[in-house]
Amino acid sequence: MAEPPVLIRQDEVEDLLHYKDLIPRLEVALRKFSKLDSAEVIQPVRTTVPLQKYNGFLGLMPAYLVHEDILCTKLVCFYKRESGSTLSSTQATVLLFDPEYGNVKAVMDGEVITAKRTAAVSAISAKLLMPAKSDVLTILGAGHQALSHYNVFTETFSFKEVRVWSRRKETAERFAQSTQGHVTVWESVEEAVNGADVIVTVTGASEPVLFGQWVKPGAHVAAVGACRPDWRELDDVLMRQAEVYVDSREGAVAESGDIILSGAKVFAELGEVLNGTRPALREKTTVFKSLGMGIQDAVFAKLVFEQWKNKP
Ligand SMILES: NC(=O)c1ccc[n+]([C@@H]2O[C@H](COP(=O)([O-])OP(=O)(O)OC[C@H]3O[C@@H](n4cnc5c(N)ncnc54)[C@H](O)[C@@H]3O)[C@@H](O)[C@H]2O)c1
Ligand SMILES: O=C(O)[C@@H]1CCCCN1
Repeated sequence: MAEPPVLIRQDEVEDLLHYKDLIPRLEVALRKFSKLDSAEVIQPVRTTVPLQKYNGFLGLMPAYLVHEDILCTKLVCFYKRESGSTLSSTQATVLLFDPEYGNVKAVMDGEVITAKRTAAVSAISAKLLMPAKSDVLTILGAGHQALSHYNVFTETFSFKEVRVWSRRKETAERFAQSTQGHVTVWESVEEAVNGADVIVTVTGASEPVLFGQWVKPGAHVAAVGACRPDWRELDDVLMRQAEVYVDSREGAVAESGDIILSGAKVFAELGEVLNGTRPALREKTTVFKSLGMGIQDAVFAKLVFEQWKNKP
C-alpha cells in the first residue's frame, strides 16, 4: 500500500525555494513547452469553475513532464476583492503524484510557489525583453505578487529607482515600508510610469489601469493580473502598439482579456525566444502577458519535495 502523502507547510516551502534555483529550472520548462512537435510536456489549458456567489474562480492546473516524470496539479481559488477587503485574493494548494501508482506523494502550500514562480517568469521576460539600459522599475499593485516581483527584480537586476502605485495610497506606503531597498510611492499611474523602463502590473483590476499613451517607447511591461477573458489591466492602445509575448499561446487566447478584447496578435511565447525560434525585440515596446502554467508549479513542487526529503 502507498505511503500517505506528506504535508509541506507554507513556511517550509518559503525556506526551500530560492530564486537562483528557480530561474534556470523555469527556463528549461518554458523551452520544452514551446518546442514544436514536443510530447515532453502535457499541460491542458486551465479548467476554471466560476464561484459567482463569491466573485471568484477555482482553477485546476494539471501538468505532466514526461522526461522528468513529474505529475502535479495545482488547485487555485482566485477572487475579485473590493478595495479595503482583508480577504486574500489567491489561495492555492499543490498536489505532487507518483505517476506510476497514482497516489499523492505530497500536498503542499501553493501560495509561495505561485508568488515566486510567477515573479521568476516575469524576471525571465525582463531579462529577454527590457531595454539594454533599464534604470527605472515601476510596480502597479502592492499585494503578494508586487512583493515577490520586487524581490526577484531587485535581486536579478540593478535598477536605480523603484516606484510603486496602488489604488489606495496607504497600501502602497505599507508596501514601501516592507521592502529591503528604497521604493517611492506615487499617487497616479500616469506619473508612476512616466519614463519607466520596466513596468510590472500586478493588480486585481478588471478594467485597464495602464494606458499606452503613458508608456515610454521601448519599455517592457510584465502584465500579471487580468487572468480572465473579460478582465483588463492594459488598454487597447498599449496592446496594439506593443509586441506581445506570452507564456502559452493556447492559454493566452483562451484566458487573457487584454489579448482577446484588444484583438492584439501574439508575437511569441517566452519559450520560443529561449529556443531561438522567435526573436526578442528588445528595442520595441514589449508586453509579456503572463497567465501562469501548471508546469511552472510542477517543477517547483518536485524541487520542494526533494529538498524537504533531504532536510537534515
Ligand atoms: N499570471 C499569473 O501567473 C498569476 C499568478 C498569481 C496571481 N495572478 C494575478 O495577479 C494579480 C495580483 O495577485 P496578488 O496575489 O498580488 O493579489 P493581492 O490581492 O495580494 O494584491 C492585489 C493588488 O491589486 C490591487 N487591486 C485590486 N483591485 C484593483 C483594481 N480594481 N484596480 C487597481 N488595483 C487593484 C490591490 O489593491 C492590491 O494592491 C491578481 O490579478 C491575480 O489573479 C497572476
Ligand atoms: O497561474 C496561476 O497560479 C494564477 C492564479 C490566479 C489567476 C491566474 N493564474
